[in-house]
Amino acid sequence: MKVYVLVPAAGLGRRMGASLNKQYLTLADRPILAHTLALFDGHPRVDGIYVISPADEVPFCRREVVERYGFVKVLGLVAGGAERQDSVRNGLRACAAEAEDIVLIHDGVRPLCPPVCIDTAIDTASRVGACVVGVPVKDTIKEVEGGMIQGTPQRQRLWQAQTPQAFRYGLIRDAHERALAEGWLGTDDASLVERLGLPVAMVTGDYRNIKITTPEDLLLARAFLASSEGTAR
Ligand SMILES: Nc1ccn([C@@H]2O[C@H](COP(=O)(O)OP(=O)(O)OP(=O)(O)O)[C@@H](O)[C@H]2O)c(=O)n1
Ligand SMILES: C[C@](O)(CO)[C@H](O)COP(=O)(O)O
Repeated sequence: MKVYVLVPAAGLGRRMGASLNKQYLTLADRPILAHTLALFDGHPRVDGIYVISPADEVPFCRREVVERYGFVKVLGLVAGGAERQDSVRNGLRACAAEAEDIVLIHDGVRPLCPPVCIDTAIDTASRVGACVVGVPVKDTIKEVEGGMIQGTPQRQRLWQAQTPQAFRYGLIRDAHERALAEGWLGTDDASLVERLGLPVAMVTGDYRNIKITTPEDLLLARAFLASSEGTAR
């Protein structure tokens, strides 16, 4: 069984509001995306990585990130699509995996994932077929419509989904193709498997494994990295 990683990094980072796509913003001494790729390039159980980049940024990403930082496990750069789901599907179509191999999908802008979460995701997906790394929510969550609270879901049942999300390749490839055929758009990959009624495990991740989405996330990531708790490299 081989392990492949798809790294979607084809978003435009609108919520970050920077002039440069956020995956190329500097965190400590290198682009965010270089930190993320290092997590997998240096992981002994990973066989190959595909980086998914905006079509017109593929040469820049290859030169400024993959070649510049010497990543040796990157098997290909793939052009992304309009939505994250389109980008991941393009990556799945390009991936050389066999049906029983494990594919991890990890956001290019989550540079602080501890290696133990990668191991847990691989082991759990090998057993169950599909798994999500996540953390229990800390705040009380409200459902709101038109400025008015509609309900308060039981917090004990609520988890924040992070990445990596790990799957048997055949399972996630088929789930993505079915979602496309049926016009279904999800905000993560696991939801495409859940909608088919198939089991997906949740495994405990790490509160430092943040997705860099808005400017304050960059401040947090810098603080985590600067502290001895930073786990990026
Ligand atoms: N069409 C897209 C959209 C997103 N992503 C990637 O999916 C990850 C999570 O997406 P998000 O944080 O929402 O990034 P953006 O879409 O870039 O942000 P925004 O929604 O603020 O524009 C990021 O690594 C992003 O590059 C992608 O590969 N293709
Ligand atoms: C996949 C994900 O990172 C899990 O939290 C998230 O759903 C991506 O969402 P976004 O809409 O691309 O920010």
